[in-house]
Amino acid sequence: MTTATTPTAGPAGPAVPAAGTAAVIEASGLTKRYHGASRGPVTALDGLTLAVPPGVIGLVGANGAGKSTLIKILLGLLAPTSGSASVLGYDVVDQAERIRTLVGYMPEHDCLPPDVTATEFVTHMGRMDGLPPTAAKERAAESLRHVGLHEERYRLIGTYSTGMKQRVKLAQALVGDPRLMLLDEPTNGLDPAGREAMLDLIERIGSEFGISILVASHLLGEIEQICDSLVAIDSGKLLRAASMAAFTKASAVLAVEVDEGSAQLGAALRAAGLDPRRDGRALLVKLGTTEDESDRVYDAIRDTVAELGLPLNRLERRRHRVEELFADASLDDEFERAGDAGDSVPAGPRAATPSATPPATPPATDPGGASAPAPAPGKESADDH
Ligand SMILES: Nc1ncnc2c1ncn2[C@@H]1O[C@H](COP(=O)(O)OP(=O)(O)OP(=O)(O)O)[C@@H](O)[C@H]1O
Repeated sequence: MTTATTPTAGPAGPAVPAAGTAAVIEASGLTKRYHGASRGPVTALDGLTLAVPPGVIGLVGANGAGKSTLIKILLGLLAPTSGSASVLGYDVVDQAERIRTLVGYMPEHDCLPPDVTATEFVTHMGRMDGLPPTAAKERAAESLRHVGLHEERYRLIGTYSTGMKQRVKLAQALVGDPRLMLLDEPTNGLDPAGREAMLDLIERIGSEFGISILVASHLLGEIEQICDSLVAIDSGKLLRAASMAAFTKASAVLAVEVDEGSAQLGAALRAAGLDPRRDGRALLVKLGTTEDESDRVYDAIRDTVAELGLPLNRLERRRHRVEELFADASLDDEFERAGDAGDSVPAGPRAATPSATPPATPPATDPGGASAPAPAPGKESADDH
């Protein structure tokens, strides 16, 4: 995977790539309003300001959040209502043709001719990208090999499975040797194995060819596995843009877990002046606001566990989770809501506290929408902010 540099961003503020890194995509106050006959005006993008660093970038948001609209504007296929945007330094309105020679696009919806072979189609798309005939043929063969369709390349596309069709769409986006690829819901219609394979392929293209790739998806749990950074939008507004490391950075809450004696530990920590909360098998303890205070919290926990002779299983800082982005609570709020450690109430799912502000529309965490995505492991780096 290419190493992303961090866009610096506040919770809803503009994202700015780290010093010395050119953004591959920039937008300033980008707004798009559709004037549909039946629904009246729809604001699909609402003042989007961001700068996207190179690497594999997830564009995540629920259905209707504005992802496809943004991609079409970036390709110059749609004109913004107001604001501006550039791709690889080229303006999306004035230099759209130049952009399209540098960018590979995989559309969301099926758009493949059924009665030609994959080789014919991808070669044709190479010609459309300006390649001479022989080069287009060679590049088509290479692209189809990269996406795993080498053996099947002379079959009519109409006889392909959904997974194979998605791969043809990816191959035609790759054929022109792009500097950036825009992939709109590339795992649409695929079964779990097909989705995994497609994500592996995208990750490999990013790392082996050093191509930046923007992957739009409503499945947060899916694309966070392969992305260096994420741009999250909701109802056309930027929720946050940041590196994965920044999304999953350590919180100011410690999780303490002992194999037995958890209630005893909770009482002792309280007696030591801390305010432990229960969260499943763990006790959550807030760190201090200064390093000294935090050191004292660590020391108090260590000493208490030692004095009680309890088997310590885990003592670590909780990490933020990417899906918190779409929730109405931060990890700190979660701490406030966690059960008192002295409660006799068994730990388990907690009742949600009503919130003054409604949460953003969350994208599904997985295709079934059931499981929460795990934090991206080992992603913290100097670009955290
Ligand atoms: N041509 C159009 N005319 C009117 N409204 C549109 C048009 N295209 C999109 N919209 C509306 O704009 C909003 C954003 O749509 P968009 O397709 O960009 O979202 P999306 O995040 O890509 O969602 P999905 O993943 O479902 O495609 C939606 O409310 C959609 O209904």
